[in-house]
Amino acid sequence: MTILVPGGAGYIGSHTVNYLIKNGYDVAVVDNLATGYSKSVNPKARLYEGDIRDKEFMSEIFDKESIDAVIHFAGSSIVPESMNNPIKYFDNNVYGMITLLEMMEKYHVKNLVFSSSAAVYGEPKQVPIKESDITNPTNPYGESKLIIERIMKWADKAYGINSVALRYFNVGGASVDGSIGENHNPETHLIPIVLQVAEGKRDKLQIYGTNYDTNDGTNIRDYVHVVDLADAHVLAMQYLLNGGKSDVFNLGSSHGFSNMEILDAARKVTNKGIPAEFAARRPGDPATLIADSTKARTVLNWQPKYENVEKIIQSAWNFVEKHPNGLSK
Ligand SMILES: O=c1ccn([C@@H]2O[C@H](COP(=O)(O)OP(=O)(O)O[C@H]3O[C@H](CO)[C@H](O)[C@H](O)[C@H]3O)[C@@H](O)[C@H]2O)c(=O)[nH]1
Repeated sequence: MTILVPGGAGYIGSHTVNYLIKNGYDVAVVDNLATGYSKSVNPKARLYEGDIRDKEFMSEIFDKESIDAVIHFAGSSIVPESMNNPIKYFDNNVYGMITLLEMMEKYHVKNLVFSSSAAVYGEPKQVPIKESDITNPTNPYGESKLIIERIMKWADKAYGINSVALRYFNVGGASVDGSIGENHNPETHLIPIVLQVAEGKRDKLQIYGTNYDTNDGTNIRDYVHVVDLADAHVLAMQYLLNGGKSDVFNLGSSHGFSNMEILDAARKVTNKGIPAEFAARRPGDPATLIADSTKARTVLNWQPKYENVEKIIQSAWNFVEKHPNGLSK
């Protein structure tokens, strides 16, 4: 079976491509390499370099490949950037999905797994958050993901494209062998930034917001290991290929860690001081996000292996120590 993976050169996409290949699937990757790395793409996959919004380019791929399912990661995913440049998010994320669905409809490809986000919920009324809870994004990134989910619903009704949206919470960690991992430029995510301070690449961590309504005043997030996420994508795709109906699933550990707790855990894992200072809140950040992932565990039979946040940080630290100059393009 051939699986098309837009965004397969990115952080989560490249881990999923490895997982697909390990499970015997044939993989074609599409990536414009804006944030991805060609060297992160498993050599057994075919890489098409280009943008999913380019219809001519996408038609060529759909003509050439006989695609059974699509696992779609391509898009922009930085909350603060989306606050400053919302149009970029609606163009890249929403228009990107529209083009992809047009291709899928034209070439009769009926199965789609999509990278959604906990950001669709906004500020939750209670935690842990269930898939049926209210969605009310507090930033354009989350809004773009929610719009896409709604488009997918109508694409199912009109064209019979079955889809699963996976709403991930905070992703961390790296491949077990440390060959691929999280490497954004500029980096904005908490765990890699904390580790850059540990490496001496940054002077200190700034902790955004200390007066949230949480145990220590800092934001609480639910961390999931990237290898467990890769596994969930393959399970979701198999669910669709086996006749499963369109649905939405949360992916998280159901445990929350405050930003201070992440800092403490990173100090323990790296055995470094990691200087930190308190800073103003970052616009668009909900106070607490914790997943109820019961549905993914029961319907998809998802069984995460790395639920311990120290293991996630340790895995990210192994990657960082193996790649002191980051990944090369
Ligand atoms: O230098 C930093 C960087 C981050 N943070 C804080 O660390 C927490 C986590 O921030 P990240 O940027 O690492 O992650 P987000 O929670 O913003 O975003 C993640 O979760 C979202 C769901 O809300 C989306 O899924 C998104 O793709 C994913 O990266 C936030 O409280 C943030 O304010 C800091 O204090 N200092």
